[in-house]
Amino acid sequence: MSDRYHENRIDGKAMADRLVADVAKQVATLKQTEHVIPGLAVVIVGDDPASKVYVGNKIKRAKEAGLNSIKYELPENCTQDELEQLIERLNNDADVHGILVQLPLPKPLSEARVIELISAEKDVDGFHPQNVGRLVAGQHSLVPCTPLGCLIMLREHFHGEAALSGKHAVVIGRSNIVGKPLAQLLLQANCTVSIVHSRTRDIETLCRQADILIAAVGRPQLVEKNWVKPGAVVIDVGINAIESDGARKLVGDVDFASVSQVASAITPVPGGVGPMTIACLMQNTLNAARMQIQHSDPIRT
Ligand SMILES: Nc1nc2c(c(=O)[nH]1)N[C@@H](CN(C=O)c1ccc(C(=O)N[C@@H](CCC(=O)O)C(=O)O)cc1)CN2
Ligand SMILES: [Mg+2]
Repeated sequence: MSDRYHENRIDGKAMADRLVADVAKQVATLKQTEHVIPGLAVVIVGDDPASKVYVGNKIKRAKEAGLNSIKYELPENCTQDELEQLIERLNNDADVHGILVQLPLPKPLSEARVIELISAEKDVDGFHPQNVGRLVAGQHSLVPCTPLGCLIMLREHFHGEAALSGKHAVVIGRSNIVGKPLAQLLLQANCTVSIVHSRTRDIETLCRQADILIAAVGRPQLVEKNWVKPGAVVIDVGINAIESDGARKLVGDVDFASVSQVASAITPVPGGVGPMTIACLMQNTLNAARMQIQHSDPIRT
């Protein structure tokens, strides 16, 4: 590991620890003032090993944040009706303020139908069409955790959102979970935003124009040094398991070793955006609980 690595690395784990500690303080205050403990229901269907790790981490972090969390495990062969009945029950449970269904769901379950069924005010993943619409309209909403985590990291790095104004942000990837909502958040932060994707012509030239480059495509180490303008800030959302020297390891969508030589700051994988995704879920659960207590507009961080 070179010194350079330490110089420009954005530590997502440390930021996530601080965010969870802050949520824990706010949860304690809510408990004292409103006598409510925010409740988070985490639903997992099947045995996907990665999903199990993520769900385990969500439950662990919820405990640290002082939330009540309950894990619901459904078998791989559960029916759409069984899953939907569980969601209906959680929608009607006043002690549950946040509901999430871990994705991807096993085939042939419909993710779209399940997401739409979750009550929008309990949709702590921010995937419900109502929350997506509110985000695009610039209204307060529950915002998807990974994009929110990226924005918080950028805000902290630049010492406030004002410094993002006028910067050219290039988002690689157009998924509903990351690329599209992140582009909206950056637009609201007054960035000039480009989204590039698999059909984009001369993607490298566009990426090289970015002041802020965000990779969210799920292609291991796609982004190399020559894609990055010297001094750019690089956020790596990818989490890809690869074989290297006979061992399994996790890498991002960015070739960290080469890109860290030119970027002014870069998030590592692991230990970058991933931990912030889970910390933001805690923040969203607190926000959802507040919203349900106040019966007012959703609150956004
Ligand atoms: N319902 C949802 N499903 C999925 C989401 C989501 O936000 N909501 N996002 C991803 C998975 N995900 C959270 O659910 C997630 C993935 C990875 C991490 C993380 O912290 N990764 C670590 C490495 C973990 C490892 O060792 O395997 C890291 O990057 O440091 C957090 C959350 C898809 N599904
Ligand atoms: Mg999320």
